[in-house]
Amino acid sequence: MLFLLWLLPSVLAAQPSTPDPISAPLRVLDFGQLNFLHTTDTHGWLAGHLQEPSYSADWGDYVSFATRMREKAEAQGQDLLVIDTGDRVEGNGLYDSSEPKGIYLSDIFRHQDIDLLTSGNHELYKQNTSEAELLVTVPNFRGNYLASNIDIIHPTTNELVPLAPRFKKFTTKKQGIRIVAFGFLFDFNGNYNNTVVQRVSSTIKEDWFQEAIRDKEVDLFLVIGHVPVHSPEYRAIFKAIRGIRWDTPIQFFGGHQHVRDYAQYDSKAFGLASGRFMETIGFMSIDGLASKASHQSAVGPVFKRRYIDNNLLSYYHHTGLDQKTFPTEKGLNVSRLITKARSELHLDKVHGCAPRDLWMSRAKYPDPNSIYTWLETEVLRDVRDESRGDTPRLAIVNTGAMRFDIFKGPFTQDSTFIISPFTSTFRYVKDVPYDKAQLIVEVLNEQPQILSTDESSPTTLGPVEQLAYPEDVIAQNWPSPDEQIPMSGPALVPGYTTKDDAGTDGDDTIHSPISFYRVPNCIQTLISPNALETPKTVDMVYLDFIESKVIMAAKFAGFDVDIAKESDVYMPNMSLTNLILDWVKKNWKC
Ligand SMILES: O=c1ccn([C@@H]2O[C@H](COP(=O)(O)O)[C@@H](O)[C@H]2O)c(=O)[nH]1
Ligand SMILES: [Zn+2]
Ligand SMILES: [Zn+2]
Repeated sequence: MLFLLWLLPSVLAAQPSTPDPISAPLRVLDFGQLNFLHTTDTHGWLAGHLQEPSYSADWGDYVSFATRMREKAEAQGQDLLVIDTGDRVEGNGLYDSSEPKGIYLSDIFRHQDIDLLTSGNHELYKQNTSEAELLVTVPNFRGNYLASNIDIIHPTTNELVPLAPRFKKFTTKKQGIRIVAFGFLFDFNGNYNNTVVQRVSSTIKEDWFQEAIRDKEVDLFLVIGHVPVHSPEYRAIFKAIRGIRWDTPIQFFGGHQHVRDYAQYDSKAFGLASGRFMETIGFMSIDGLASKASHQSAVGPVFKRRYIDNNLLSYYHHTGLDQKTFPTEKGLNVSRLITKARSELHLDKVHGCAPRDLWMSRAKYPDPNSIYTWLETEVLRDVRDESRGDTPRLAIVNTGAMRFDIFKGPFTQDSTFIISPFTSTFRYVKDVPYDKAQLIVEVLNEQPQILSTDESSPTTLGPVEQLAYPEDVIAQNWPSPDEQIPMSGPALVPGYTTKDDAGTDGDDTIHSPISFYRVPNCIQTLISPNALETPKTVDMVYLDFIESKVIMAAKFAGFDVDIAKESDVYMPNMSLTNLILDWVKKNWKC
């Protein structure tokens, strides 16, 4: 059933730069015995999207939403569980702009009543981030944080300990559904050396896991993880559980690819991935589970999924409430906390004004509207190290270092971290024959544009970085314009039009489709005093985050220099984030 809501400008006018919203037809949520709300890859976007009305609800609104949804489920004698599958950090001023990073964010995040959560790869890139998980987030969510395959060196005892419990068994409040839950991270190997990520394939051979899946008093296995739902890791977990429990329903929640996705493993096993950056709240319901309350055994359970656009009008619609009845006191307080934090962090401070929108994948590359073309032709021209003077240099940047589009208008302190939050700095190798440097870039760009081996396989070259939209997901989730759902009435708002294993009716809001284009793994800029001549040799400059990939690509390209030994710091302490910020301050006057 569809409902047509007229988005009232007043509802979304809370954010200063929010454009006037237009109409949005909405699908309903079908509740079941057991219901879930799911976030993943929020990357610090707890203030929501200030420039996009479709995703403008903040964490406080989500706190109210979860409360109201729980009330609604429980009033119907049903249960609701709230899940988060990691990558909560890095990617927004609310996290990256504080010193130390994250002090405001963790204090906001903890107010959501989360039943199960786990770690992403971003929680593990740096020692202090994973230690904050161990010392702050795990205790904040006592007993609900799961880490089936992550260990950490405890900063005080120096002992290697599980980051959190490996699994958990519990019974739901209303229906008495007995659940065994796990919390996994994909086969990640880019973590700092204070943590150990055990490969999923070996974790599932461990005694504790084998015992847990042999428990006969289980109505549902719940696997949450920072793992793509279509991935070898989840396939392996599914096979391991199914091998022992041929009939028990299994619900997976995943993430990491920043896409809306839904996987069907068999008729009783499904997986939901709920996008990125607080754009999407995933909803799942399961009906027909064995349960104490209904004294029933499982009867062909029915699984249903929805991707909720994160805005107040979706929230009102799904709870049947309105501007007055929807907010909870706690939710409003969390929104106030966010406003206060943003103000203390000066996130609205304007550094310059973008003359046009610059897109990561909504524009072709190369193109004047592509953020990568802008980087190549303008920003990277400022790559210069004093000590190397005007020595010709080839600057190589992984496209994954860019995280979000730039919208025409004010470029703020928040935008600085939204578009590229990483502290990774530049390194270089001198006297690289120009043709070899070109070959190295070619090799880097020839790597398969998939994610499964990203940062996960030390033995193969693997892709330089993940694409924002990996190829298999593009094929699966991006309907062509002719798959658009025909609607009469007002024009649809452009947005997600997801195609997944259950079809094309997953999005709560019916949007018109947006075109996305592929980008290479790496972009490059040659900076040379003599623009007309190709230099014989260059300083090959790259972000240290991709050094291991550059080393392997150099071997493939037949460049016979020990890069690990010969490379050195270029532009000391200069991150891509700061390079961009300096460029914006100089070039984008308001
Ligand atoms: O220092 C860094 C860290 C990460 N990246 C890029 O991010 C992705 C991983 O991000 P997810 O949110 O986990 O998908 C990684 O593949 C790199 O592309 C980076 O560039 N620099
Ligand atoms: Zn992520
Ligand atoms: Zn991730």
